[in-house]
Amino acid sequence: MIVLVMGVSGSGKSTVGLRLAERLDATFLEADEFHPPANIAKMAGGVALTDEDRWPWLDALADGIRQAREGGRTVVVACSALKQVYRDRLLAGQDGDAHIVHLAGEPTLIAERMAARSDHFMPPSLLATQIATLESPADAVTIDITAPPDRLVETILHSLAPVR
Ligand SMILES: Nc1ncnc2c1ncn2[C@@H]1O[C@H](COP(=O)(O)OP(=O)(O)OP(=O)(O)O)[C@@H](O)[C@H]1O
Ligand SMILES: O=C(O)[C@H](O)[C@@H](O)[C@H](O)[C@H](O)CO
Repeated sequence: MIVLVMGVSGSGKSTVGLRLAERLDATFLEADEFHPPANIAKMAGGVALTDEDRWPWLDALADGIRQAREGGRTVVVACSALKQVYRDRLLAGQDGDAHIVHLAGEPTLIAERMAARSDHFMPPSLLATQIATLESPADAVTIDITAPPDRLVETILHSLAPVR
């Protein structure tokens, strides 16, 4: 199984994705760790990434997904994956047991959470372009991020369970 935990910056992908991976005994892939240094520097400087910046990053992450899957692992990926073409690129060849979980919430709540974060390169000023770029997925479980992380993980686990 592969679970793509997506959403704008500050929506909780890293926090929720890591806990979900622990519960599923899955390999956890954090998309931020796949960025080339130039992308991190650009975002830290308050400039949004372009598609050209994102393709090599997404391709490196897709390779990481394939490697983990070839090893037979369940994989949880935390990645903004804002556009449908990005999600298609990440999940290419992963037909079958693939799930998309969209962490969604009010911009004011997300902005507050980003502002309270002191150890992260992504400035809150980039939230607006993240929201503008987001194409909400039609094929996802959408989770309201108001509740605490552990509650969100429970909701996600229920959504992944087979109904029979
Ligand atoms: N459900 C939640 N309730 C309260 N606080 C949360 C919740 N989820 C995440 N947070 C907090 O909000 C902040 C943003 O979460 P996190 O860093 O996981 O988001 P992210 O989507 O991975 O962000 P980015 O894409 O910028 O890396 C963190 O400080 C985190 O501790
Ligand atoms: O696609 C993008 O605009 C970026 O890559 C961001 O989404 C970051 O990776 C991350 O989410 C911020 O920490």
